[in-house]
Amino acid sequence: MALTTLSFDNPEALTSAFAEDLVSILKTGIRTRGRASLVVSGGRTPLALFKQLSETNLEWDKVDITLADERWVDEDHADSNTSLVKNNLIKNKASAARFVELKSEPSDANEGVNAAEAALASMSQPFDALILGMGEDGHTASLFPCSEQINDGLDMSSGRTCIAVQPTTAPHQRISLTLPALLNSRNIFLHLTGEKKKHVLLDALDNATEAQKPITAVVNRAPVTLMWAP
Ligand SMILES: O=C1O[C@H](COP(=O)(O)O)[C@@H](O)[C@H](O)[C@H]1O
Repeated sequence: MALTTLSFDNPEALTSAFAEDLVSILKTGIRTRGRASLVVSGGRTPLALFKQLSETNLEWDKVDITLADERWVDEDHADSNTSLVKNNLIKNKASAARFVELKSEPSDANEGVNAAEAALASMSQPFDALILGMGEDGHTASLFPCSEQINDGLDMSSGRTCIAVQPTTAPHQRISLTLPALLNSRNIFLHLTGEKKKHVLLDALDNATEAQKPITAVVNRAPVTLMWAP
């Protein structure tokens, strides 16, 4: 396990240092490979980071952005991660970035998996940067410990990059990158705020199986930088 923890005094300091790191990584991707790829998470934690990034100078027209997971809801739904990214990240200076959507038309996420995998395949991989979040149940992306699909999502030899997931302890059917797809990243960050989530993470790493706390499956397999503030 290789977890590097960067702790900041407050969320503002975390946001500013994190945005700087990400821009530097994306610039390297653009300089080296012509385009850069960024995978972000949804939920509430990344909001301030998205806003800061959106106001940062970068050749955004050379950046592809996607989500680590999406709730299978329409874009005008309050829980849509797609609208969260469009309204907070892909705007201002970052409005020229290309957004690669996981969500498509079918009413069942299982029917949208192939289209999501095809969309993802259009991005430069390994991804330059992956920003993961974590729920208090230890889920990351939408790899939910409560779901019937958890072992398929964690299967390193499935050959799949996306999976449909039905959580039982959280709303909405989801689509998620699988563990091997998440790990196909040059730089993996875990973005957490608050004592409670830090405790959940450290406890999970000591005491839980990967299916019980899926975030551990990432940390067990790749170098991860924890970006944390109280
Ligand atoms: O449902 C989700 O939850 C996690 C954590 O969200 P947060 O609001 O506690 O930051 C998020 O990383 C994931 O993308 C999202 O779909």
